[in-house]
Amino acid sequence: MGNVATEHQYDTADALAEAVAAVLRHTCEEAIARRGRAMLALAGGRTPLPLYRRLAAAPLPWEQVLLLPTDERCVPQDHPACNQRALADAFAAADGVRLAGLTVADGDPDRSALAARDLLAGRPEPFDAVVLGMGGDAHVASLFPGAPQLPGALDPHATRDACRIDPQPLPPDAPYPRISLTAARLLRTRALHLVITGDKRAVLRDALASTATQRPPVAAVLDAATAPVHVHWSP
Ligand SMILES: O=C1O[C@H](COP(=O)(O)O)[C@@H](O)[C@H](O)[C@H]1O
Repeated sequence: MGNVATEHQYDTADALAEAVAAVLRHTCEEAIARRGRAMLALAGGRTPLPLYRRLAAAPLPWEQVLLLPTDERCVPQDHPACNQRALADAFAAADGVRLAGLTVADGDPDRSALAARDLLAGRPEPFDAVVLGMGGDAHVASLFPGAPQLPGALDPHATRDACRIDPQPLPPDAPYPRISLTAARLLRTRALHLVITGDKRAVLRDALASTATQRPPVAAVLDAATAPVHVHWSP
């Protein structure tokens, strides 16, 4: 890692959710006190949803908080697999929160990639925090190992903030092209939190120990981080 990650271990997934929600609440409070707004990039998938629901219950001035998904499945925005839709559900209690999406309404991949770049071009400041999940194949955001666009998307000097990713093969549980923030954009943050449970700790350890020329995506991203990195794990 570019800097040393702090590892946090919790006895239960509930304890993890409570602790990470408290950290993100504090992050938002500090950012709002400092410059009147906060911006978080949040992983999709299932693992972080309980922590999002807890964070949404915090008494924050939510209209000053902007949330973006770290990545999106190229599906219509009302589709059950849509990360933006899951975020909207999880943050339903956060009255007034601003939620930006990475895709166009029908999920078309190429038009979504352009729309995501436009969106991010208008928000060049660092994120106050990025929350990453991780797949069993060591992907983070939608930076999938083996995707043809992966080398460009992992380049820490890339000028693109978001790109289309075509996982190969498509993951059976969400078999769609993706829009992902690039590693360069994910790393423009004041803090990076990787939230994992169960067997994924072993996946992370294997990825970090990999000697392959092409580092597994989670390792490539953590390697290049200059902001504080926190790894949160529970059984
Ligand atoms: O497809 C995705 O998968 C990962 C992991 O999801 P989980 O359900 O195993 O927690 C997620 O971090 C990523 O944002 C998402 O789009």
